Amino acid sequence: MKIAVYQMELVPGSPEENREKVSRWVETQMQEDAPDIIVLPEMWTTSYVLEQLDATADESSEPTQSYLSDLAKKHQINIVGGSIANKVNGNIYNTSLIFNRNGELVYKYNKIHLVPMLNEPAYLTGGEEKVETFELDGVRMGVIICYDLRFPELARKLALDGAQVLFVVAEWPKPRTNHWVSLQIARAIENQMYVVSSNNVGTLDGVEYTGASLIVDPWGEVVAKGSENKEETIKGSLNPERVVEVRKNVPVFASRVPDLY
Ligand SMILES: NC(=O)CCC(=O)C(=O)O
Repeated sequence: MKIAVYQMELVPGSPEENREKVSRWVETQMQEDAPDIIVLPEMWTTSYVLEQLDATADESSEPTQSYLSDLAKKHQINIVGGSIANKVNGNIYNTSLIFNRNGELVYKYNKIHLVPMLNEPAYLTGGEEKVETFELDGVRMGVIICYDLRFPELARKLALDGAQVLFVVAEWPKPRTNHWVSLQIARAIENQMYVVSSNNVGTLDGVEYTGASLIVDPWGEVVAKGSENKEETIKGSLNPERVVEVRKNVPVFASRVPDLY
């Protein structure tokens, strides 16, 4: 299962330009070594231009939902569609959309933990639904959004529900790069799952975003890592049998005693 992660430099506040960038990037990927799954970063249509979100957010996920669905169908690829600002009944959510190769929306997730350091709670509404897994090409997976990474309960719940791969879509600032990298490796080791992340690069309102998008295997080894300052594509492949092997060799899930904690 081949993965291509877009470590994207966003055009702040310009969904149309960002959708065009993604279309061009996907065309390039398909001409090279066509991936099975592509991954986009958090809030990739708008970035964190929060005071403009009322005007730039999608309405009930449109038009980005249709755009990504058409893109998946056209290229017959699975899409982990990062996340978008998404207005529903007057509230703006930070919403991730996942599509299979037929362009079907297989999962939609509203970011639960809003990040105080980027002032998200002043502009966005936190998700109220439980995280769930989804399936792409017969493999069970989960997605969380950026600050969610700091709450290990989410990844653990998804692993217990059968996820073998965890996607983390993000706009993670540079001053906390060591947290970004270490927490992903920790989630991979403790849950014995692949962790695949897409983080943006560039600077907005004095905040520099760190890139360093990762593919970490279930043993905690970094299989691929993006640079910390430029737009690029991170590639790797996932082998679900590796998850089974690691879980067999170190049987953490069988050793749990959840009644005691
Ligand atoms: N976009 C985010 O959720 C950023 C999270 C962050 O900066 C942190 O957890 O640190």
